[in-house]
Amino acid sequence: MAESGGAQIIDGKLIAKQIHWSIAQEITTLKERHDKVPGLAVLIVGERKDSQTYVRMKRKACAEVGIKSFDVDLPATATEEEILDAVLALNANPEIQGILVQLPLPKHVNEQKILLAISIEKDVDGFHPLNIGNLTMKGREPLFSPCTPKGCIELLKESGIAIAGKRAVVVGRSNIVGMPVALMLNNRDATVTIVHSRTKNPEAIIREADIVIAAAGQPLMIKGDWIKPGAAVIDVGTNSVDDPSKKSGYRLVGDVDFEEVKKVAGFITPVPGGVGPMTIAMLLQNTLESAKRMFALEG
Ligand SMILES: Nc1nc2c(c(=O)[nH]1)N[C@@H](CN(C=O)c1ccc(C(=O)N[C@@H](CCC(=O)O)C(=O)O)cc1)CN2
Repeated sequence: MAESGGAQIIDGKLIAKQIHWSIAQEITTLKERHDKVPGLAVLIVGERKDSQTYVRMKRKACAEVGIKSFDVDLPATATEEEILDAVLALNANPEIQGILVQLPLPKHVNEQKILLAISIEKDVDGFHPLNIGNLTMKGREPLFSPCTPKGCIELLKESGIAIAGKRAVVVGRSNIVGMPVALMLNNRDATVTIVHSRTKNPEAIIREADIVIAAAGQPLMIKGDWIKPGAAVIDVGTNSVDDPSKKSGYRLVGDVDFEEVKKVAGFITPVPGGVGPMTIAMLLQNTLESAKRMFALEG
């Protein structure tokens, strides 16, 4: 963790790298002792550039740690039925212990219907309604927690930031980040408020937070004077904004105005290099957990 004129910068890239390393070690042992490796199916529909980048990163990470990845690439015109058939085939494949369907899916596809079709035991993205539902109930736990929310919790833990008893504000209420991370913080005894596009005067609510999780998808929305001094600020945003000075013509920024907020916060994650790499590390971790569980069941 580096100091930055105020806030300590949480190095998600480094923490993720350490997790990759320990997963690779475990997989080597699994292979030596049981002659088995985890298998992860990565299914993508269409040619969205950002989704293709993330899928490429996931497949590369699998190769690096020793997870066998099964690639399913369907055209943007694939019907709901064709995608469902592909998911059912992956459910039935004994070499596969994890399945992920890259989101978002094309508009003509009912995303919830596809997620519901994934076998709950292989739902390493944690988006199956039963896995999400188990986050909402006392005394129950999901088989898998969604990767980005799990990554946020892991970053807090790794940085020594206590959650119990803290005021946490989650900005955004998406199915894949905002809602599950709010539930996960609540399950760890934080007092949680969700701020969203219809919230009046969000700054005043965010200013009360000891922990801010920014997942609104609004570039540089959260300013320095919205933050309580010393707060931990976890930035989930990955927004590309035009930047003619870059060869690519764009750069990635978070939902947090990093330059302003780092002067006030106690901890802050950068974009890139914060939550993003943790999403992939948590996916590998969930896949390994799934494989260990399924291999044990096979005896
Ligand atoms: N099935 C899923 N779909 C989506 C998920 C998900 O968890 N499961 N999350 C997001 C996108 N996402 C993974 O799919 C993801 C986003 C960002 C990163 C990341 O490492 N970002 C880097 C920057 C990468 C770049 O240069 O473009 C960083 O922040 O440092 C990884 C995964 C939506 N869909």
